[in-house]
Amino acid sequence: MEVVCPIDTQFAHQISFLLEPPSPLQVQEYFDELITSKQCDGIQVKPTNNYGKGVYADMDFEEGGLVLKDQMLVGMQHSSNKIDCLVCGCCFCFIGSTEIQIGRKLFLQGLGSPKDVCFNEKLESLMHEKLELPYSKKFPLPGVINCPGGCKEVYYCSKSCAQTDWDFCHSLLCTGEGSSNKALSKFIQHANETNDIFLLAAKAISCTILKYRKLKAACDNETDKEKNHLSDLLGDHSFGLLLKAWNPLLMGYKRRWWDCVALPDDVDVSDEDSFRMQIRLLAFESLELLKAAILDEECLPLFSLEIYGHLIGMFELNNLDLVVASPVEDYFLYINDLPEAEKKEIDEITQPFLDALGEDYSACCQGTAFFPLQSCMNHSCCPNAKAFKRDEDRDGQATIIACKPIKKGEEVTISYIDEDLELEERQALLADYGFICKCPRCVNGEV
Ligand SMILES: C[S@@+](CC[C@H](N)C(=O)[O-])C[C@H]1O[C@@H](n2cnc3c(N)ncnc32)[C@H](O)[C@@H]1O
Repeated sequence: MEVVCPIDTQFAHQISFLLEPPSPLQVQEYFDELITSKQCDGIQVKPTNNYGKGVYADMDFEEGGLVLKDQMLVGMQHSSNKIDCLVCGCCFCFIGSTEIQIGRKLFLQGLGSPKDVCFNEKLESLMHEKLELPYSKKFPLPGVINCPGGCKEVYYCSKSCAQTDWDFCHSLLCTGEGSSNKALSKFIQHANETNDIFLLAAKAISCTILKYRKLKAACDNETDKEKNHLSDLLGDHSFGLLLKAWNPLLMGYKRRWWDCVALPDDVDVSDEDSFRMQIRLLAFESLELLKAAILDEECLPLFSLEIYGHLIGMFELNNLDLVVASPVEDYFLYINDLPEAEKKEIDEITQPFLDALGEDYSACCQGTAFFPLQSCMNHSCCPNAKAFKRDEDRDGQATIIACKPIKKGEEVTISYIDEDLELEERQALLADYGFICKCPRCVNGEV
């Protein structure tokens, strides 16, 4: 079936601006400002000789040194992980208490299955913090703050995280009482049933719309003289503001999702065209649902299939897994390390919960996020840095650590794959990322 999105043709000119790779000057201005504002002093982003932009060391790093803590631009917890972990919808730290984490997970997992009534009652008591587990106070978590819009989909660790997320994107995506938005629920359901990356694309579009509205409101307060100056500069005043709001996303390396997504192992090469067409159709279906939910007439180019496809492709090619370790694991490890006599006594209370959780007791928060600086890091099969969470890294930020000494001026590289694999396997995996690796190890044909 042919997919036709009228916005693609109607706004072709504006869309080409939104998708044009940024000039070296734009790159430099954006990243210099970002690096200064986030105090990531040790690095620079600049053009490489071979493949677009890259990250360079602006100081010497020792092996094990922290190269970068990068705050995500947009991120999400996977829908399938929401039963396992209750985390802040803004910074992704665990919230509530050990009791809430354990009780909620077991309760939600057990929904619908007839279980021991007495055990179910205990779970409810845990969830509502009426039952306190021994030593749980040693693992304090921030309290649970409700979404200001009253939806029961997202919770936060603080009022400030709730407000930040509300202002950033959630005010458009909230399904709470105030929003009579059945269409939004349909969009979310479709994403949960097909591919939850659509939820991240919706966040990216929402944050651009909200930023555009803020810029516009600020402009409306400016004098006519200042406004005319801006309009002259940008030709179309409103589109100039939309471009400005889009700027952080403009910086990400992009290709269309259905062109760059790897062909799954179970799809024959002869069926590749039809597979890519199906992916395009799926994106179109999702976009139509999103349009029905949050369309903004002043930001129509954002609702084109071209933009939607490129955004998802950008996530596909750049995103890092969002992983936050579970405090429940720490709790049970602590109980396990208690002196034998005490452990025996405590185990009587905690062991039934541990048994019910099974091997999955330490499930961490899992999601995906786009990090503006980390996403500029190129791949090498002999990398000098790696994404690595230290004990203190308990939120959704990306942590990049030097895995060998890095000298000032050297490019900082990470491996997108398991670099211990042999040449052929590495090349096959990197082909899924849409490029042929030109790192020194591959160029020299080293296994
Ligand atoms: C996450 S982005 C890295 C930043 C990118 N160079 C840019 O300009 O934004 C990944 C893309 O960079 C390019 N790339 C990264 N590492 C490479 C390598 N070792 N060899 C060839 N191309 C590479 C590929 O086009 C890849 O899809």
